[in-house]
Amino acid sequence: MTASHGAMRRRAGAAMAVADEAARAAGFAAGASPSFAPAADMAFVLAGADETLVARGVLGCIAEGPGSLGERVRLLLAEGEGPDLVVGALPFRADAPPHLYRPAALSRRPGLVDLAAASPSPGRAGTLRSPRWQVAPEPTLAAYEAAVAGALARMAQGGEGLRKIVLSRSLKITADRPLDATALLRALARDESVVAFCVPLPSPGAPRALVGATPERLVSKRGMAVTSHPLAGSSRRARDAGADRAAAQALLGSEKDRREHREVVEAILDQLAPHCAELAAPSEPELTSTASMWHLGTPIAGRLRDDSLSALDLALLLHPTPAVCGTPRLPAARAIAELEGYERGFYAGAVGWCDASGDGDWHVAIRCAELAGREARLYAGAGIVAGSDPAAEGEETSAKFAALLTALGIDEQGRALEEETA
Ligand SMILES: C=C(O[C@H]1C=CC=C(C(=O)O)[C@@H]1O)C(=O)O
Repeated sequence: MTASHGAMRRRAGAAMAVADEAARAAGFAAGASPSFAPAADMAFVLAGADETLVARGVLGCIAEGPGSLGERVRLLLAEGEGPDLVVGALPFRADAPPHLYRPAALSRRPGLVDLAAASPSPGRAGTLRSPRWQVAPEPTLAAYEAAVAGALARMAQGGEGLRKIVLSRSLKITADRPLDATALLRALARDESVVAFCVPLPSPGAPRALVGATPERLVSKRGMAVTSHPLAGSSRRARDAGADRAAAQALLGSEKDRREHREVVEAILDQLAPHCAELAAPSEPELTSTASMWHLGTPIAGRLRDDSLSALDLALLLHPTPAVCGTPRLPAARAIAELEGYERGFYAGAVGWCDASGDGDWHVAIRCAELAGREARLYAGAGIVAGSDPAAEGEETSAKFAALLTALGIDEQGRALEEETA
């Protein structure tokens, strides 16, 4: 059984283009005082095959304070005129503050819209070209492989019942001119199998943005219908058609990858079950692909028992799934903090929106980079289970960097790629 997104698409189409001119004119002055202001030309964008959502400006931010996050969202949406939704990002760590705000203007159109028209700065054709790039792996590939070996040793000891730990590494990339988030977003959106996203982030200095192209849906809610599409288990795609098919079949037949995948599906079903009157997922994973990767995926669909949980509540319930953290969740999160050695920030969190009726979409924030000035920090992770091989997991993270590196027009050493891109 697969979830049908047809009805969602129709509703999104009807709800399109809510660009409120009054709110646009009022800009940052309207509503609650914002605690952050994105660069004037930077919008929140979610662009995928179902819908292109572009949100500009800030009417108010969800601040720290009493009450649950859901209550604070409801209060903000009840204030004054403006789009009736919040957009933003949830960080990987549950104890770090989410970044959610009510935009001043909103446009929603069905399907993947040409971002040259929908993007924040159509007049300023941004570039990703840089004559020189520096790429610094942090940690090095060797240190990452040692961390994977450390994760395998922890799981083999059997303490805390650890069965899966998702370990990531990052690449710090420096161009010789400021990087254009919009140009990167456009390049990423060429792959129609992903949801390309740009989230302006709070920043005391130069504008920061989280830009990426995720293939994984954490959760969607439309009325009482809830869907999720977890991915786990991966293989790099091959240029040659025969080799590509062989890579896909090998992934589908891999006991290790199926086990790694099953951890995610079971965790999501376990979390959703108490809240659902109906809930179903196929017993076998399916192959799903992006331009550069094969994954194992499982479509999950359910009907909620009641309307008390919003899409944001559901995202907070499910996040972090074992696709980005591990099982059991808390010991896996502790192992990640100890073995990775850096803060993930919004990488492996979630990006999305939630409206006043509780409907919304949240996507897992993977295949992404944090951009600030001339620097981009790229992230890629891999699920480690008994039977994982450190070198193979390192190569898997390299394969996952490919989407962003190709969009930037470089390889993992910072050498310019010959064609397409940027
Ligand atoms: C954590 C990432 O991918 C997750 C999603 C799909 C497949 C995954 C895997 O096969 O390990 C990861 O769980 C990432 O891309 O950084």
